[in-house]
Amino acid sequence: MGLLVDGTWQDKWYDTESNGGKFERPTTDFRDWVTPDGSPGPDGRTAYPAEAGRYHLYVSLACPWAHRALIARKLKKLEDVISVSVVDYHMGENGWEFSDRAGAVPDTVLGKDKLYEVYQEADPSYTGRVTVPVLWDKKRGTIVNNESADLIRILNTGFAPFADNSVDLLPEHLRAEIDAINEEVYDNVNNGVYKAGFATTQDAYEEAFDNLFRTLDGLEERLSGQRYLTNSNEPTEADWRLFTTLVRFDPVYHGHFKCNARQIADYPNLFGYLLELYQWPGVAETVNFHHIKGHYYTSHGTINPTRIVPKGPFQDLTVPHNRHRLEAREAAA
Ligand SMILES: N[C@@H](CCC(=O)N[C@@H](CS)C(=O)NCC(=O)O)C(=O)O
Repeated sequence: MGLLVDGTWQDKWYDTESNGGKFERPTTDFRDWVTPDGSPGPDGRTAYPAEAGRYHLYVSLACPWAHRALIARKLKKLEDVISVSVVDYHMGENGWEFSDRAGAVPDTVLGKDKLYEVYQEADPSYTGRVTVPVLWDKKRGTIVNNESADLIRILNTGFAPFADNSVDLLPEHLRAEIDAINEEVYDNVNNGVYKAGFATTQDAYEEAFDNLFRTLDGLEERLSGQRYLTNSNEPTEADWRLFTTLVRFDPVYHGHFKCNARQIADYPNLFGYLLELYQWPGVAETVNFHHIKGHYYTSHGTINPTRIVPKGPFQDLTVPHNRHRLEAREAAA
């Protein structure tokens, strides 16, 4: 794993030393938008028009951030509109690479072997990490956006002429609530597990661990009284953003990232909620445990030098979730 510096690949792990052993996720660089007619995006961001076949998504099935974008594409029924490449699950000295391993899909757009070559194509002097997900514009030959939080929103409304608009992942009247939940869940859960796992001092690890389980305990409490995270009849982006971490938790974060106060399976409400979201039409097809476990356990040599992938846990996410008993608050009102 590494990064591009002035367009040249360098094999480097994250720097935690300059920051008291704490892992800090770098910010992303490509932040343009797609709108139905190319009119500017939120906050006046430059946008390009939605077109079928014009845009391509580069993802990893292992990555919780890329998974968000894949779920949004699935729920908005944009699979025939936006094509996809899936990188190999192993992230080694060349970063993400394409392969013909089961579940991987080669780079059908540019024919590259490595994801960093896609970034070089977008900007030959790019400096920064080479991350998934990436939304590529085939027409202009560059990256539109590589920030998953943006991509969920781009997919929710940007492709409206082609999308299933009966699904709204960000209902306007819930936006403030969703933004507040996202912030807490991002800091303490989505990124929290990485802060625990990539910490290089005991204090940094314990701080992340405590914030993570305090937040999970709070979410368990919230989900004991309502079906989803917000006052909605259906899951919103806040739920899908939590889901991609929850589904990786017991197989990976509990052991590999030392997030082991409890498993999600120990939380009756969070686990039922995880089951329901996993069983949501189309979603299980976006979950690949072989890529998920294979990635984390073989790619982080500093954490798991033997690269042995644990066999367990043996979870069945298809059992009844029993969440029907909780009326969505909106429906009950
Ligand atoms: N802010 C980005 C973060 C994406 C991200 O960090 N992806 C990871 C995979 S889980 C990655 O590609 N890491 C490669 C690296 O940091 O070198 C987003 O949410 O889209």
